[in-house]
Amino acid sequence: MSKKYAIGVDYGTQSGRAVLVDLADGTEVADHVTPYPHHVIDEFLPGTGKKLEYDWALQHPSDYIEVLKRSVPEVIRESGISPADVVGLGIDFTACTMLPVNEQGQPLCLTPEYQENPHAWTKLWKHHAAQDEANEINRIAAERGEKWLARYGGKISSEWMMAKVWQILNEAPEIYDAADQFLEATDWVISQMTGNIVRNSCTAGYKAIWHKADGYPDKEFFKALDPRLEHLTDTKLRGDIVPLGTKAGELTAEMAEMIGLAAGTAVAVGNVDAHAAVPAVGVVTPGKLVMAMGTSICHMLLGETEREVEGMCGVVEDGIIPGYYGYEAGQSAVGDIFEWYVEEAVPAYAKEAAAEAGMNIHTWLEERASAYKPGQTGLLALDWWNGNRSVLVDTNLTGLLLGCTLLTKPEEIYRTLLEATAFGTRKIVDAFHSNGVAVDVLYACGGLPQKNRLLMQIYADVTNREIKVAASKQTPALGAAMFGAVAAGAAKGGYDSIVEAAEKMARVREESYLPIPENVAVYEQLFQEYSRLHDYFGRGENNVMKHLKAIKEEVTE
Ligand SMILES: Nc1ncnc2c1ncn2[C@@H]1O[C@H](COP(=O)(O)OP(=O)(O)O)[C@@H](O)[C@H]1O
Ligand SMILES: O=C(CO)[C@@H](O)[C@@H](O)COP(=O)(O)O
Repeated sequence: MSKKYAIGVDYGTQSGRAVLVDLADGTEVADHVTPYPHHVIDEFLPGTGKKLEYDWALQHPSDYIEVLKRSVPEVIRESGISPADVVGLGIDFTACTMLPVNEQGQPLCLTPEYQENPHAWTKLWKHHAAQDEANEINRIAAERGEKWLARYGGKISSEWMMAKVWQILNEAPEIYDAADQFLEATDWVISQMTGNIVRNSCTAGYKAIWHKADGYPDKEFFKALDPRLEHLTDTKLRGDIVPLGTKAGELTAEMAEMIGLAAGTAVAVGNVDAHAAVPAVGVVTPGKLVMAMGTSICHMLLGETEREVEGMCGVVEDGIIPGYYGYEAGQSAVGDIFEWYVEEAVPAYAKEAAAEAGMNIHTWLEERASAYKPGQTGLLALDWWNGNRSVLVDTNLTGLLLGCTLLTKPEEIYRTLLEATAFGTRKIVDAFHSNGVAVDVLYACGGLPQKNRLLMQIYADVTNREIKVAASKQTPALGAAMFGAVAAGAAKGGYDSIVEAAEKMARVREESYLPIPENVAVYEQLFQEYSRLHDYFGRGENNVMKHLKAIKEEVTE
């Protein structure tokens, strides 16, 4: 039998990437990235020039198809293999990235009637303009004693499905009415590949308050939110919800022709980027926290039992690996904070020096920041440039930098921002560990571990734990390909379970980051200071961040 392959497509915030993987051992034979032609839409609506409101973040659904059209043929060409030897396809996506579609499954934003309405577009995971709705969901759920609230750390995020759907209903009831269904973008792309709308249990569980045994919250809850939402889950969120690795269908002839693969190729149900990464680093048992480190961080962990953990994004049975409770937590901005700093605040002299040295500005700052010992900058920051996802679950919190003097250097600020994000992760590790969901070792994947060694050492020191790093540069895409192989099944050259696929295909690098005891001791002190600031500004004692935001909104109107 000839060698068999699977393709995984990872849909990130700014681009999509396809990876062609050898099913025998997980070797990544070829990969190709397609930046989204319309980028993240957060200022003006395409084709209209209409200004978007504050905290909006949209995407163009045609960009997702563009990724398939450009990147899949490219990995086939680069590898030189026969398309017939690709037995399975899987995708992973940012989430909750959602869109309204009509009866034909067409995004409303692509119809002439609705294209000028911002609410018809795909709302990206980091669309934060549904915070009012999220606050109401949380208030009403707490008042009613909804038992599912504990599964989401006590709070539902404005990033998730119900808050986004309700925002559409509140601000554009005509779009709500016109929507036949609201879909996660991951499920929509799969529907374009197979002709079938199939909802996956991962996004339903983590992002849409669905439970394997209990289903969605009951109608009374939705009615209490807004009588118009009473039948939401039977109507616009209708449909079977199936486990990860399930075959959603087969590639249609039309899509196969468009992307250069064989019609009939098995396609797995949609998945989430961070969740797909877990088996791809070989994690199929508890105690190992996987961090998908990029623009944001998602923290993924398996447990034997269902526990309540403050501020976690969710716990879903079989949500990551069958047979375990999958826990998720996260930080809404990490790489994005470093990007903000280098783009908006680094002085020109630093950029010129980096350019003269032929270095990327991040690398230049990292090199200089590495010369400092922990604590030597005298600075401390709160990493809330894009709100706080865990453990406070509050998108209205903002960033803070403390301790600047006239001598503060850009590399010191850069180091402080790296440290602040590590303290944010430490909060999450502590929340799990102290609530009975063990965290013994960390696994890192995503763009950041490849880019910044100082960052990784700081994370090891701040959490006082070993960090293993994924061997793959495209871990979620590798995971998506593994789920594609499971959708194909062993009889077709794939695998019958994700655990088997992980045994054969997953890898981490030999070298890991180990905590350095003297750094651990200093960071322990700094973390205590961080925790004091965290609670002071984040738990209501001083709401200055929210007051500033409110004043800003008032004067901007
Ligand atoms: N050397 C670096 N050190 C730290 N952060 C970096 C470096 N280079 C780029 N970044 C940040 O990495 C992020 C992109 O991460 P990546 O994993 O590639 O993307 P995504 O999250 O979209 O999958 C950007 O926010 C960027 O600012
Ligand atoms: O929220 C999730 C997963 O639950 C992510 O999709 C979201 O943070 C975006 O991740 P990236 O920063 O694009 O890696």
